[in-house]
Amino acid sequence: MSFWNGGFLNNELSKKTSIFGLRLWVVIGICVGAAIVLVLFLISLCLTSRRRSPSSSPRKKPQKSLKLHLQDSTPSVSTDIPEIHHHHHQTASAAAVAAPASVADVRIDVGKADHRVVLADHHHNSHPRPPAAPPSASTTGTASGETIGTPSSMGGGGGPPEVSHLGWGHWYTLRELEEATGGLAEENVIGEGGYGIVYRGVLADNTTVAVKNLLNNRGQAEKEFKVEVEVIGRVRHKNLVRLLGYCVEGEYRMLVYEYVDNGNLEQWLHGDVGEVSPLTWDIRMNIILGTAKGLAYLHEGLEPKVVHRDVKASNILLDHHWNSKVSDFGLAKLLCSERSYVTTRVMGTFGYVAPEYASTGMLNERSDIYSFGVLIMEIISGRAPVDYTRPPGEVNLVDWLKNMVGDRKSEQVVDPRIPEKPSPKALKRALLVALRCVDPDAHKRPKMGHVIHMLEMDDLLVRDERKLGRESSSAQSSERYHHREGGGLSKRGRVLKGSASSSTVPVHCCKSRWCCTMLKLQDLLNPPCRFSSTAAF
Ligand SMILES: Nc1ncnc2c1ncn2[C@@H]1O[C@H](COP(=O)(O)OP(=O)(O)OP(=O)(O)O)[C@@H](O)[C@H]1O
Repeated sequence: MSFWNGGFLNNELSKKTSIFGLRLWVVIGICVGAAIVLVLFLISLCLTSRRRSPSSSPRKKPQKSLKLHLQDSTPSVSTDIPEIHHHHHQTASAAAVAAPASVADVRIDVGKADHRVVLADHHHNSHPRPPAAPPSASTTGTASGETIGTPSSMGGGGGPPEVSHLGWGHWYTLRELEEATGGLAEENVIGEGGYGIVYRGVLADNTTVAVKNLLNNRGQAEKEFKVEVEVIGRVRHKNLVRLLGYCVEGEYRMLVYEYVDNGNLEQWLHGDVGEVSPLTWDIRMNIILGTAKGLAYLHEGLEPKVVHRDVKASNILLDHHWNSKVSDFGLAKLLCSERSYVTTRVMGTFGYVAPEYASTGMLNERSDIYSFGVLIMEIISGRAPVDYTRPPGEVNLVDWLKNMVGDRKSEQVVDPRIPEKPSPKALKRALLVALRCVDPDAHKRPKMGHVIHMLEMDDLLVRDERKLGRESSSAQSSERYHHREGGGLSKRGRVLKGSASSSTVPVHCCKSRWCCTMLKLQDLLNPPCRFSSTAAF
């Protein structure tokens, strides 16, 4: 034990070493000191490089921090619908992306009074960029598990456009969109919805776009952004407004759409367009048909299917040929084929929301079909779904229209501003489709595909009728449409697939006023037939 006593240790430590003749304790002291200094140096190096990383490596670090922030403050899209995570796990982080170093240079004011963006740094390179590459229709970017990265041009201004890592569309820089919209100038505002302000903009390649600047709140707007980017980015259809890309910079969330140049349907139906509406009956039917095709694609052409949740007149945009394009998918929900509904917070627009969805929160595509039925009624009548300026019995469009049809006053529901009244048959066909879409029993509502068949058949019947008018004096053709038992129209006894009457209200169901109305309508539509036609069906 004496080996370890103090005297021995002192002796050993006091011995001189070969290093400059320094004593052992001095050498040990120097070594320990150097080690401490080295450790401290390494720690400080580590901290410094972390602090620098947002500017030196903009693609990685801010992405992480913002992602955490967003997840903390915003319920994930997938809280309501697990399918989103299941199918688009990576894209769910679409909005959880990097805040570039340039964010510090941007003063943000997205209040309604002044929604201009002021860029503090005006020395950026603002060379026009080359035309944007067409977005890919593929969604492999998401499927392959790529997350969105910050484009290299971000914060630097100018530079070529970045193709989104989602596999479609572009990631626009704030500067690009600021330049396109004149700094989000008031005079470029084309509309304002619940979640943001929409601006007309012209990109450097001369493409006219609509830029929606989502309001700076962390709730529904953030959610809306994610949904649009994840869900609608993959959608391509001539009757759906195309999302071209998006911008995520700092607090900004912007969506960039194709520009639809003739306003929205609400403006044309309820705006100040004079005594005679430019929307003729045929134009209105074309708008209904186009809208039906867009919705049919969402419901029946995609997996998981998309429930729009906010079908209404202001979300139907029109081009100069009166083609309709459904817009505003911010409330959309995904629904896998194996699920018949999702339960979600009730959202939508008063007057258009299906009763069963309003009362239970259970959502599926049949809710859209109800809203679509209300929309048809609005288009036919020129009346808003709920209008408190009208007498009590006429405030609610659906109720009023049902009563009018039930009382055999169908002709009186037509918008008085339509220049040329529709034929009784065309009117009744449109009314039947509308009434079936708003059937209180959601299961009895037709699917959108069926609606299209009904409407297109209407189109043919109208043409047929006109032709008949022209040939009124000519002899009847040998081909006849027969009235079928059960209501179906047929030609040479063949059941016409998808005809309005191929799925009829059972004769003995007539317990309610509603059911009687439907039966009366079907009777009206299918009288013992006096039509003759040589037109191919
Ligand atoms: N791609 C577009 N092209 C042309 N105009 C558009 C486009 N997108 C939106 N708008 C215009 O901007 C308006 C506001 O659109 P937005 O989708 O924000 O709101 P909304 O549908 O009217 O209301 P909310 O979002 O509250 O339901 C639209 O009604 C339309 O007139």
